[in-house]
Amino acid sequence: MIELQNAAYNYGGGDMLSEISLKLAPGSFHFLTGPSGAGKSTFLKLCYMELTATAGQVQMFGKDVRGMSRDDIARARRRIGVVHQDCRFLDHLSVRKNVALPLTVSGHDPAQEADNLRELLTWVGLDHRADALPQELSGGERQRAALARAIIMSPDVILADEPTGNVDSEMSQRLLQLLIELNKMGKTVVIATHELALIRMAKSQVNTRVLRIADRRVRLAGADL
Ligand SMILES: Nc1ncnc2c1ncn2[C@@H]1O[C@H](COP(=O)(O)OP(=O)(O)OP(=O)(O)O)[C@@H](O)[C@H]1O
Repeated sequence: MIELQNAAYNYGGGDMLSEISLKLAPGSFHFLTGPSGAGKSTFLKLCYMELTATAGQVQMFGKDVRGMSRDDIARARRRIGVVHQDCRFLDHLSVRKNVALPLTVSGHDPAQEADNLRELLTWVGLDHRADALPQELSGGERQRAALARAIIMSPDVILADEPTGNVDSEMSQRLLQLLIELNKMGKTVVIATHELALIRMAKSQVNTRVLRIADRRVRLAGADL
């Protein structure tokens, strides 16, 4: 799915990440952990091609990112759903319209997808909030709306950057359950998080691998988590 070979990234002041070699296999479930500022978001940005590695190789779905045309990149991005750390919405649009935005942007008629949209909002527990405006949502509702928007195009890979950052532990568990369900449907999932409790909870339900970023490297964490 996504493969990095000796990849590095630097923002201009020396390598932020270096010598990263790993594969995110189809259907795998990874956590990405490490101290604040270690480079978790940077790593995810390499995985969804917002950033291009400054050294080494990144392959997406079997193709080297550097050799990809704009169309190839757009196609590959459609296969990746991203839940951003600061999940932003268009404030003047309802939750339903915000969640449907990727459909609208890619030329689909959201009216034709009304049933899917309703089903998705029900699945994340927001059917009763579909007409609300984003600023009327609680933190946990915002995160679930962001997750719904990330998966509306039915991506193969879901990258979630601190999806439980601003919510209580009950809501964290609920979000985690949604991500586990997606993984059970065959989606590849990567979650950046500081919450070890979340990782432990997932480990009891799915086969997870924990990646830890420290000293610019991404390594597989030990089994002691
Ligand atoms: N656009 C940028 N230009 C320069 N430096 C940046 C840029 N974006 C991030 N950085 C720096 O790169 C480092 C890694 O940032 P990143 O956001 O990837 O870390 P993180 O592990 O996700 O942190 P957190 O857990 O706090 O979200 C930080 O020191 C950050 O200040």
